[in-house]
Amino acid sequence: MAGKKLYHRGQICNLEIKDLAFEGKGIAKVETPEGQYIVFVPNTIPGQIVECRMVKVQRSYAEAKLIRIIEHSELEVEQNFASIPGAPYINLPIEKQRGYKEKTTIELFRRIGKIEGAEKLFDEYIESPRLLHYRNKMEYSFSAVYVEPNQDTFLDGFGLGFKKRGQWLAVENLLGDSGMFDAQFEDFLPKLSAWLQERDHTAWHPKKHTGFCRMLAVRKSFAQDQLLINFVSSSAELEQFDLEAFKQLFSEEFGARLGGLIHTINDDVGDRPNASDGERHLLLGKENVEEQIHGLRFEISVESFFQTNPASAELLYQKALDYVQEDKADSKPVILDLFAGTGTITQLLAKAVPTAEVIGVEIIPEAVEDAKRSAKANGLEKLKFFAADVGKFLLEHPQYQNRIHTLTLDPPRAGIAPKTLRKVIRLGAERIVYISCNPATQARDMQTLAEFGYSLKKFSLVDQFPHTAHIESVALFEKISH
Ligand SMILES: C[S@@+](CC[C@H](N)C(=O)[O-])C[C@H]1O[C@@H](n2cnc3c(N)ncnc32)[C@H](O)[C@@H]1O
Repeated sequence: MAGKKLYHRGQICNLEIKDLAFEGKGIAKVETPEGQYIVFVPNTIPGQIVECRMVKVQRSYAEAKLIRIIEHSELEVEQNFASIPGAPYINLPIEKQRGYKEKTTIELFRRIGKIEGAEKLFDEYIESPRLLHYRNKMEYSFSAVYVEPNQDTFLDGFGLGFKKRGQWLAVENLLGDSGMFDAQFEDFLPKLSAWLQERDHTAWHPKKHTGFCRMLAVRKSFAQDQLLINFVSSSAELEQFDLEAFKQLFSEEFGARLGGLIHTINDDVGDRPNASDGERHLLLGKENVEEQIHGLRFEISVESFFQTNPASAELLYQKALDYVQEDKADSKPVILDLFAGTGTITQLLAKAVPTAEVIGVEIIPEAVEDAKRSAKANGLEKLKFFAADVGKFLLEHPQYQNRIHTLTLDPPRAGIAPKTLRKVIRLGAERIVYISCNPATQARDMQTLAEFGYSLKKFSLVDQFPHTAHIESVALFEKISH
């Protein structure tokens, strides 16, 4: 579009969503004398009419933030769950979600990854075994500024729920099960909120930095059907905080389901306190719960990294292992698992290919400690873990060059730093199994891999996060030039 811009930054407008691009970016098409002008509005569904605010305005397209849905789409089927920003597609039938995720990811691999015939390399789409209540972790905020569900008026008082979409100040009160986490826990939130208010406790005010109740971080173990709860407060009202009654409230509500109750006192004035920082008191039970994946046991704390949807993670890992094992994975002595987290894939590899030397590399020392502990508990003591940056590790360990048949990569959403990817390529592995929770960065890395002789053989998509725009991809690359 030439000439004057159609919108300006900050402008609020109503638009109809016509299509969906990768990562759930709804597309509105505005007819102009110069042709169609595109506005991307994340977290929307084709057929919806939405109110949104322009955040980036270019000559040929704009990006806007959803404020509210004015009219629902015919594609939506209303659910009885409390609506939360973290589940924008819960009303869209799962086959439709699948259709969009599949189509937009394949298109992304073609466009950004420069993979011709990407649809022919598509192996399979793996559904999440649980479509509802699949998450094993949730963090709720308290705030002295809140809105009631589906309302826009900011109120002063006591709010408990999730930050309202696009907001850092106000939370939207969560009055029950969102369909994403533990139903009993979310149904209990209004009771907890009332209990705290009856005792004159205040919620944290993000601007004034006053108040007592700050956040609730909760971890669920599906294997044990237990909850581990960390209540984070400031030190402001400790004198009137009735610990015994607080413990009783949780014990009575959850009984044997209460794996542990922690109280963390954190006076850090930052907007989002880290639930693991501060003075920590274990009030009931234990600091960890146990989760199981393919029969291996993992001890996890509220904060440690662990796949959010364990049932689906089992299928994701199985697919990665299938790709690793389908071609003489033990023909060379070493298997590397880079970006190993708490060592789940590393341990599964060690179990599946017992003849290989299996090494996991992860930058967070605490995660490596967790990995070592669970490997020991699982009887996989031959495994080696290094707490290091992948790039530095590869520089300091040239001895692995050309001794690797297959390596697995599972980087964070930002993908692999270009320099690090080159070091990985220099290792000369014959096959790379690249797992990604962000196919956009994986597509970018596909170009580099191709440039250095790795060709994409096939990929699968795993729906780890139903009702969100996210999709996980597992891709197998083989070295074609030696
Ligand atoms: C997606 S998680 C991998 C999780 C693991 N494979 C699992 O399934 O449990 C990515 C991991 O990469 C780690 N990481 C990020 N940058 C890194 C780097 N430069 N070197 C090593 N590890 C890094 C993060 O700490 C995180 O644990």
